[in-house]
Amino acid sequence: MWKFKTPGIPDDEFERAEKVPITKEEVRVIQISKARLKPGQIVYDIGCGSGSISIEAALQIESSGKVLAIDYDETAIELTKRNIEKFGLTNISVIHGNAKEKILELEEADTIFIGGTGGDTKEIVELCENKLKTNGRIVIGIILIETLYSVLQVLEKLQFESVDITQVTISKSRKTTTGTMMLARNPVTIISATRI
Ligand SMILES: C[S@@+](CC[C@H](N)C(=O)[O-])C[C@H]1O[C@@H](n2cnc3c(N)ncnc32)[C@H](O)[C@@H]1O
Repeated sequence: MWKFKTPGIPDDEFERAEKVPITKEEVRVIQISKARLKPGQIVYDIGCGSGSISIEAALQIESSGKVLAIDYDETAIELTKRNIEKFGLTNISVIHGNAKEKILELEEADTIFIGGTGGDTKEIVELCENKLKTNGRIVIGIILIETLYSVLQVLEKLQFESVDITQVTISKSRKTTTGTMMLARNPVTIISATRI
């Protein structure tokens, strides 16, 4: 059982798999902060990957809330399940399948995280607009510039306000034989907005 409620679980606390990318600790902290989670909320984690966002969100919404973690990749689903068990959480349901179809079956959400769309960005963001409660929050983590462009285009046409775009490039230290150098990771853009 993880003993802290504050976000920012170190990456190496999670079970990992080579072909399943994880949202790194510092980026995850920003995403959780942008979501403004409260106890009792219903949260989707679309493209849950390793489940790291689901786990951080589950800790914030406490046992009265529920995370619905969706991924179409079987390895990601197994990994998310292993992490849920490792962190001893009971408020996450794991859903295997394409978010395009699975979202339709879900109850309304207070908050939606999108970590992957597999190229169906427009369709998935539109479905999320339909499922988000008024004043609900959407938080999208973006690596590809094509995805960034699609999200901006689609958000403009939908019922969202207070669109915030934040781009971060995290550098982490590495010891060398002569000192400590900083190594930059790829930039990540985080788009968040509120459903009108
Ligand atoms: C960058 S990873 C997400 C990382 C995750 N936030 C974490 O911390 O581990 C993106 C994930 O989205 C999933 N994905 C992409 N498109 C999807 C879709 N249409 N439906 C369900 N899962 C999808 C991929 O299989 C992948 O596991």
